[in-house]
Amino acid sequence: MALAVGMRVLTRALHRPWARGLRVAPGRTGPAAGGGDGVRCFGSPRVLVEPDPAAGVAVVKMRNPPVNSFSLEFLTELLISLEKLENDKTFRGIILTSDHPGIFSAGLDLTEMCGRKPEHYMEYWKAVQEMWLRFYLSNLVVIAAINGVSPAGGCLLSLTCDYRVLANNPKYTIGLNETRLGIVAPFWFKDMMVNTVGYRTAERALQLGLLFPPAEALRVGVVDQVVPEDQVQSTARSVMAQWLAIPVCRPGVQNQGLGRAVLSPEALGEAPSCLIQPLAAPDDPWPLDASRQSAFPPRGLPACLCLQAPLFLSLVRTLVGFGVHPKSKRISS
Ligand SMILES: CC/C=C\C/C=C\C/C=C\C=C\CC(=O)SCCNC(=O)CCNC(=O)[C@H](O)C(C)(C)COP(=O)(O)OP(=O)(O)OC[C@H]1O[C@@H](n2cnc3c(N)ncnc32)[C@H](O)[C@@H]1OP(=O)(O)O
Repeated sequence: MALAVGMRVLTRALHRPWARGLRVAPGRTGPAAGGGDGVRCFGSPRVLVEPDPAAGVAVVKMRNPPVNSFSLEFLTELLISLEKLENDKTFRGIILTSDHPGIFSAGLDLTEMCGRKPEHYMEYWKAVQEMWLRFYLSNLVVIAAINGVSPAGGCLLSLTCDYRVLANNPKYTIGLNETRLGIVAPFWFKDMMVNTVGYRTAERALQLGLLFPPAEALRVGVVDQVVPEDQVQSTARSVMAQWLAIPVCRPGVQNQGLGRAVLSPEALGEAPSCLIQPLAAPDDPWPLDASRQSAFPPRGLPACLCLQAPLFLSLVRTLVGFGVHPKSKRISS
């Protein structure tokens, strides 16, 4: 299904550039997550924050209908909310969830990735990287309450969290399915998966673009807990309490070196400029070898990405995942 939808979105984006406008969700106020009096929700059109100051926790709800895809506007708002919470010493943890049960997030907004100018790709890609880095390196404890399907970038976002609770609904699959769309997951997506489920499981999952239903997701370890749908939020809160009982939980982990396991210069900002390098530049330190050339165009590569072959190929060269040539010694990060 993800494949069909991906193709449909990409094709439509090419033919309906005018349809890329902002989707503004209505604002909303309400009681605090903890039910306390006088504490109001805040946030932005696409991100609702329900603070529970007494517990030191805020529930951050993604609400970018219809599928919480990562549009540039949504990423910007999400990052602003995170920053606000990080700068407010009241909060030590956030629970990341969807305001629209059924869909945690459909991942990157496919309409942001085709039919645009190179500058837009750079801006967009930078925002995606920043989202990943900021969540991964946050000094807040982040628990994902995954209350819906979570492919690709949606899965990546949950992998940045300290703990993942998934609702037990067979429709709520999770995984890095990029290869099914004919695109290759960037190496840092891949590394997050390797760190979470181990090399062999990640290798197979990325090559086949597997989306795991809850029982499988738990078995391979891509999520930490599967609970009945109506207990996802309460479980996330219990887990959070456990984490917050430790005085230095998240900074402590980073001090032990675990929190920076997949960081590299590319991840820290070099990638956007690499994205628009011409293909096979004379000084290319890493020319396409025969095996990699033969991988293009991958079967099922969306037409709009084919049209942008130079960009796409240099992207693939830069953002290496398992999909191109899994056994190559060059694949490292
Ligand atoms: C700058 C960088 C340039 C190039 C980068 C190139 C390579 C980078 C490498 C890889 C990175 C990949 C990370 C990703 O995250 S790619 C995105 C992958 N996402 C998916 O595969 C999910 C696709 N969607 C679905 O499977 C389903 O929509 C669903 C299961 C999430 C929900 O199903 P529903 O039946 O409830 O809803 P639908 O009717 O399918 O969809 C409703 C609506 O939403 C549109 N839509 C769905 N997904 C996306 C999306 N990811 N981006 C934008 N829009 C999306 C869908 O078309 C429908 O629109 P309409 O209502 O018909 O208008």
